[in-house]
Amino acid sequence: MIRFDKVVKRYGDNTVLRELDFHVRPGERVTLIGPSGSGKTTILRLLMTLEKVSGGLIEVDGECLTHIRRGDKRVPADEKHIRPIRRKIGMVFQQFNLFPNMNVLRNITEAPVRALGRPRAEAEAKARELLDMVGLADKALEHPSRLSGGQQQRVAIARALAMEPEILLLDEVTSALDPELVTGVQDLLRDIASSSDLTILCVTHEMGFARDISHRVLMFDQGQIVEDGPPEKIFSDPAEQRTRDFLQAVIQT
Ligand SMILES: Nc1ncnc2c1ncn2[C@@H]1O[C@H](COP(=O)(O)OP(=O)(O)OP(=O)(O)O)[C@@H](O)[C@H]1O
Repeated sequence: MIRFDKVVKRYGDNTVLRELDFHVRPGERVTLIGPSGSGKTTILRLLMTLEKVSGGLIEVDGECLTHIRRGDKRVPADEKHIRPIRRKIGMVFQQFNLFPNMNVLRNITEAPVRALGRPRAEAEAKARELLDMVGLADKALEHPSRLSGGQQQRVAIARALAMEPEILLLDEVTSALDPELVTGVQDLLRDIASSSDLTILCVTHEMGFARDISHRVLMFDQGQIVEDGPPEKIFSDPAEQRTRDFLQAVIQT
């Protein structure tokens, strides 16, 4: 279970998230939609602890990710507290973020070996299974620069799964791809989603993909949730004018 409790995020005097409350149940797949700048990516970055909250707290499986108790006070959590919680979470980024100086196999095995202490042979066997699953069994020894964008994103997906996360965060994972490569990556993620019990939190501007992959869609505007419901309802019969306007604008682009 992920729980945001009155989360505030500010950058200087720009308040990006305003006392945001929501939760995601284990195994649930939730897509965040909304206009550019509404704070969707910020939510994923807070969960990865790439950013710190300005107010409120975040819990993962009942453990506070953002704070620890010291006496009767709550103080910001330190790295030692955060690490085991963050290990439950994997993220795939828009720009792949592969290590350019390592081959594909090494990209996938580095974190399991270093962070989880897996023996290298075991990590490599698992990486090869994952490469097979993402359709890149023959690319293990290539460097990322020799792969297409779609192939690099498949490696990034394999790399995230190699850490055996319970929660997978997907941040606009197809928006940096050439159009002809989008469907293949989306199909892969649909298969992963439907054949696993991963909790998925996804940010996307691809409404067809959002409809297919999600149990629930959250519509954001100006750092708040303006609509929350199943994809059939949000995409076919939204309750809010802001959602209708957003969907209309997305369809036209
Ligand atoms: N590191 C940062 N420093 C300052 N402002 C930031 C930073 N990161 C994000 N912001 C601001 O926070 C706001 C929300 O950004 P965020 O990326 O979360 O929006 P988004 O809904 O994901 O947008 P998009 O759909 O364009 O990706 C924007 O106004 C952005 O300029």
